[in-house]
Amino acid sequence: MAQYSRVSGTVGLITLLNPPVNALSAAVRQGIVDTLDKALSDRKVKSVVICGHNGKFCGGADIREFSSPLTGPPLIPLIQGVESAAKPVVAAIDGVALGGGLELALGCHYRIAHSKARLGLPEVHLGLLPGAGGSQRLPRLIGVPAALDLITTGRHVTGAEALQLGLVDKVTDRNTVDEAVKFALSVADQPPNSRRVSTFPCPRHPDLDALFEGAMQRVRQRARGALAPVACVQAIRAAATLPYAQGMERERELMATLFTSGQARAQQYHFFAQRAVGRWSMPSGARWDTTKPGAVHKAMVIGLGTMGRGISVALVQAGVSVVAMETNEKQLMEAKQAISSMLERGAKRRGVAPALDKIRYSWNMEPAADVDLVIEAVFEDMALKKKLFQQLSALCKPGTFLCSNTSGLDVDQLASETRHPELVVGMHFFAPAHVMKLLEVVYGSRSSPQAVATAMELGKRMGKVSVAVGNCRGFVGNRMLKPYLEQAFFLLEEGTTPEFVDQVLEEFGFAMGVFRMSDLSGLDVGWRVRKADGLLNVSEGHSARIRQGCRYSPLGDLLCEQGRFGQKTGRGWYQYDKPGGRVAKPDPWLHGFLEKFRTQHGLVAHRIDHQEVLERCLYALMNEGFRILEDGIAAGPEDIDVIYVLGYSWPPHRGGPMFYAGMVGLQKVLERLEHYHQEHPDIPSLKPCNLLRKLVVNGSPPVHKWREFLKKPQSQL
Ligand SMILES: CCCCCC/C=C/CC(=O)SCCNC(=O)CCNC(=O)[C@H](O)C(C)(C)COP(=O)(O)OP(=O)(O)OC[C@H]1O[C@@H](n2cnc3c(N)ncnc32)[C@H](O)[C@@H]1OP(=O)(O)O
Repeated sequence: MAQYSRVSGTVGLITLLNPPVNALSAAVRQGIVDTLDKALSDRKVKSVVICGHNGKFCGGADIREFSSPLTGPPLIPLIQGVESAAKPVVAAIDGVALGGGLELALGCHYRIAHSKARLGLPEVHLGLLPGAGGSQRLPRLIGVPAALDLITTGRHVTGAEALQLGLVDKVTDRNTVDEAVKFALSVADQPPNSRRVSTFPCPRHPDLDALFEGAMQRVRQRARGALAPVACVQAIRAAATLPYAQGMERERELMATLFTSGQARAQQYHFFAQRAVGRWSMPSGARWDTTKPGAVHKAMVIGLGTMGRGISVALVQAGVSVVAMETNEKQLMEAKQAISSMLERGAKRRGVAPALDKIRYSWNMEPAADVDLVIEAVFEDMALKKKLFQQLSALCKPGTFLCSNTSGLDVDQLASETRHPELVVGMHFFAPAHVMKLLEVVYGSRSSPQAVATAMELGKRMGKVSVAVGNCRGFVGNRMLKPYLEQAFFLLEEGTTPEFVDQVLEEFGFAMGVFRMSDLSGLDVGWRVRKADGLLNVSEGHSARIRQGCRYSPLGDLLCEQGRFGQKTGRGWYQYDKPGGRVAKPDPWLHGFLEKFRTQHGLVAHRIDHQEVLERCLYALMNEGFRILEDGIAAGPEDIDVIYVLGYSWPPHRGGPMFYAGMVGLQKVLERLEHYHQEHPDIPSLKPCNLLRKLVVNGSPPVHKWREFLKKPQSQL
């Protein structure tokens, strides 16, 4: 679908028409071929403008078409056809020019962009590279270093930055299409020969080897095990070192490998999963499209530790007026300073003025009377939170939403302290809260659909991907983390080391293995929770390694008793050169401690291999994911996968734990869990859950069909 008209007498105007983002579907590509043909064969037409309908140039290839065989004209020759046109072709870039959309613009002879348009080659996030000539044209136009940056990060640039990079010829704050038409009129007589980017020599660089080596190292470190960023660097290297035709051949080969890789499928699944979670529903039948969120103009954040500060910043940046509250005056002053500098840094990055006037500070609760929504981010202590909710309920004006940033406490208990439990929801942010993209919105048994809609909408305004989940211990993310951590501890007891477990998990793609992560976040966090749960009281005559009839590992508790809290104390599962040190080194003390522990408990160390570490940690985590689906805590596997990729550094090229279970094969996951459960009958988290069995019995359907096997929510509407 592309519309054609002649404007200003001699300009052929081609408008891509495929809402919402004018993706290059087969019909759009056919439309471009047909309309370009029309424009080039019309003698009255002297130049051509390509634009997109409804203020959006083009969001790239139609990702939904990637899973079926190609139909319609392929993109590479289409763009070649635009570039080789004898009449000047101008791209009028409004809204977005991404992926194949920007590649189409690179095939045009001139590019005019709105200053606020967003341009980029984000294919790397879909497990691909810019495979319609983008990897070959972009370095020729803006140079190798800038092309490496844009293509390997997939970041978007504004029209204004694009002009500085030399990616566009002109920016405007006016109507882009009108400006492009004027421009097309002005260049109508100039033959476009010298404007064909594919004919440009790639700008020289003094040390290409060092440049590419550095780039390769960076991408390998940033996304361990991901194929696409590596292929992007290889394709750009081809652009820098080979003639265009050979570079295109290399681009094609690399793209073919990526296109058929499981990684591309996983990342494309993740793209759509991120959008699917916005279409939330509750067991009551309430849904995203039938529930109106409440208005939030003014919010209060209570507790200004790391989380409260990040949440305040994120709210201010979303345009919400904030009252930030902390009872201790010294801490309040420190928080004020920290928040101001975070706001200033953020504003500088975005090239805007810091909205310092949007936030005020209070050491008492009185301002709560006048806000639309409160987020408490105090210490993770139920008694403290309950008291706060009682006070808030008495203080706030009718209709104020009360939210808790708890990472796993019972939202229903908090709600029961208030006069209006329907206004209470969990808003579980991830640290640092102004940076991390994930928000778990937790509905309790009495949360109203409007409270959920309000928190979801507020999350969106804050630039988060919000996922609505049910109320249970640890919600989705932390509930699944428990069996994963547990397995890691058990593996240490049985004979391995933190270094080996971490190495296996990092090779899988996690940014950090479980023990390095535990050292970073602090071993004392879990210790406090276990203490509060009464797990540290070993009654006489009971084994230190059993709680409530199940296997329990006291290793974490024993380290905490020694004051080994991780990085902050300079000792944890590893040793650091000083408290607060960052570089983890294996600790001989810990190895000795593990040996003593095994002897003391009659455990004989055995050799644990790579496969066992991976399967026991990951399959236990996935098994809990199936239980979460079975319990209706998450509405579908996409919710779990988005939470894990965005909140728990699950590698995006593996889609998420539930998608990965499908990739491994549900039958295999089931068999391995059965095997490990037989070996360890005292570990309930290894017992395969019923939903997994049910899916296997039903032929292991693909992940997008799993919802058909879940209990239907009971509609009360
Ligand atoms: C050997 C083969 C050679 C092939 C060569 C060609 C290869 C080309 C590579 C590509 O072009 S890959 C695509 C590159 N483009 C992107 O990655 C952009 C993806 N889209 C976005 O980032 C965003 O959607 C947006 C364009 C910035 C708009 O964001 P906004 O927040 O405004 O809206 P969304 O909710 O994200 O999207 C609305 C709606 O549109 C769907 N959609 C968006 N982009 C595409 C697309 N490229 N293809 C298909 N569908 C797309 C999105 O899924 C939403 O719909 P939904 O129903 O809610 O899911």
